[in-house]
Amino acid sequence: VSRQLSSTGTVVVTDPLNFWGGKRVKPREEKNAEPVFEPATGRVLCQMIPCGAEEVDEAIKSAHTAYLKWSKMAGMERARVMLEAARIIRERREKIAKLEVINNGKSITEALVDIDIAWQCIEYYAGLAGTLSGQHIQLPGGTFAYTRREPLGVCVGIGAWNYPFQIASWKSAPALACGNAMVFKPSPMTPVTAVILAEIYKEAGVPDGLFCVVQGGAETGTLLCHHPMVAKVSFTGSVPTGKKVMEMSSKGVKQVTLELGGKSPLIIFKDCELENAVKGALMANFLTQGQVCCNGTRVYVQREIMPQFLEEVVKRTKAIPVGDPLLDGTRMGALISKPQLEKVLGFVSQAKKEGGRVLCGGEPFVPSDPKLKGGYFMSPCVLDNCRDDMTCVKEEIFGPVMSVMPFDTEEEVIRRANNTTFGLASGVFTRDISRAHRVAENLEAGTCFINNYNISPVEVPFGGYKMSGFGRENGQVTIEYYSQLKTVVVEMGDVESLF
Ligand SMILES: NC(=O)c1ccc[n+]([C@@H]2O[C@H](COP(=O)([O-])OP(=O)(O)OC[C@H]3O[C@@H](n4cnc5c(N)ncnc54)[C@H](O)[C@@H]3O)[C@@H](O)[C@H]2O)c1
Ligand SMILES: C[N+](C)(C)CCCC=O
Repeated sequence: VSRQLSSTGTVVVTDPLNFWGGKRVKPREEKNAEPVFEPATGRVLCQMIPCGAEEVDEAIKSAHTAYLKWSKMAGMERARVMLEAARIIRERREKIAKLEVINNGKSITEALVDIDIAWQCIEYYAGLAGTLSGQHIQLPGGTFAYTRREPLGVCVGIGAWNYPFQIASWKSAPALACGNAMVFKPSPMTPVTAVILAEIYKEAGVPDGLFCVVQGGAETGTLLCHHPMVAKVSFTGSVPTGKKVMEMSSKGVKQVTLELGGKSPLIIFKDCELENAVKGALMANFLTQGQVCCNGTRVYVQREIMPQFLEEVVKRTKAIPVGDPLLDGTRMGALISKPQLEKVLGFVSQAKKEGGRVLCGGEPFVPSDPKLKGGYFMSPCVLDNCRDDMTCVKEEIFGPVMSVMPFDTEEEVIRRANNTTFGLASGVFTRDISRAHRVAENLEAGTCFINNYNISPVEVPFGGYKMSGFGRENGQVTIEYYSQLKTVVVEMGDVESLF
């Protein structure tokens, strides 16, 4: 995308979006093509043409060939290639971020952060690649054993549409660092940027086929999960699809990582630093138009500070600049699709019927720029008067809607916060250090943010409890989810046979 072409409403993507064998691959047949829309304009950006069984097989075989070479390289050799890939991404961050915005609808300010997190992730795992090692275990009589940390083989990554490039990086970086190959399937709604990552890995020097991209939806995903040459599936998406992925993978006893949805609680105590708590609540609800798995959408505020909290949170929410996501001043772009916009607006109507009060937003938003008239925009919404039994408080909305509820005591709010089948994230704002750690210990979630929300350095593990999934992404621990341990036992004496 050249600079002059990369403004909202101008880009059309026609290059093939599949990648294996070290190059972009044209779809075998164009039937079942689906239009992909630019969320900010509603215009068709490209066609997503799903891969069938033969194409999936070709991609997986290409990945396997690359795996045979890559897995034999030393960790330090792999690290060098990965560092080069990270460098190229850093160099092209603006171009990649722009394409991400055009395909996804989020603001350029956020997309640049996403791309930075992506290269940081690759850099981080490059750093770990040279540290992978086993253990030496001394046994009686000079006999000993050692363990080897080995790759799994060809791993599959299946991504959601909210962080397309970042998800591809969060999955491929630890996979490649451990010596695996990966075949990645982006969401059919955001097919455009994963192939750029594939090109960059190739340019950095990975063997042809090491990181492949196949386009498609549920059918292509199913083919990937069932393929006998696949050793592991790492999935990011909704709970219902995650269950299917786990079921399909179980047939081949494949390892699985599931990064699923959430309905996370954010607890604000009266002794908090209120301005930070308000800023935290906005960060917990409005990034990427609220389409974030770990968002803290159930905001529990201690009754005594509710009026001040609401006044400030509403004031700041009304001031969020919504509009052209490629403009530097914009802080909220367009939702991913028309059906998603309608679904989110439906949650707001339902909340009103169930007794919720809309303090601001919750309506379709039409920017003044004529080219954005067909975009999927809405005004960010704060709902007051919410109860735990309301639909907006129980279900994942995946849109810019914050539900606020009062609470009185710590014991009560922890019980209410944990009363959900999800467990992805949580947050607490308080100046009481003991309370902060006590609450963090008692919340049933994979992450607890104390006095902040939604920061995600790549050094820190990320993943869910309960139905929000299992396995982790980021952090050192993820090495364990992309490798296996072999034990080698070495006899130094004679065999003492029982027979
Ligand atoms: N925990 C996380 O890290 C995280 C991150 C982003 C999104 N999410 C969750 O993802 C959801 C939104 O994303 P979505 O709408 O893309 O989710 P989704 O479950 O509809 O789709 C996710 C991916 O799965 C693929 N897929 C669909 N059916 C499949 C099947 N039968 N077999 C294999 N693959 C299949 C899709 O094509 C897509 O690539 C939300 O629930 C959100 O919370 C979680
Ligand atoms: C980078 N965030 C904001 C932590 C989001 C992670 C991916 C979840 O949807």
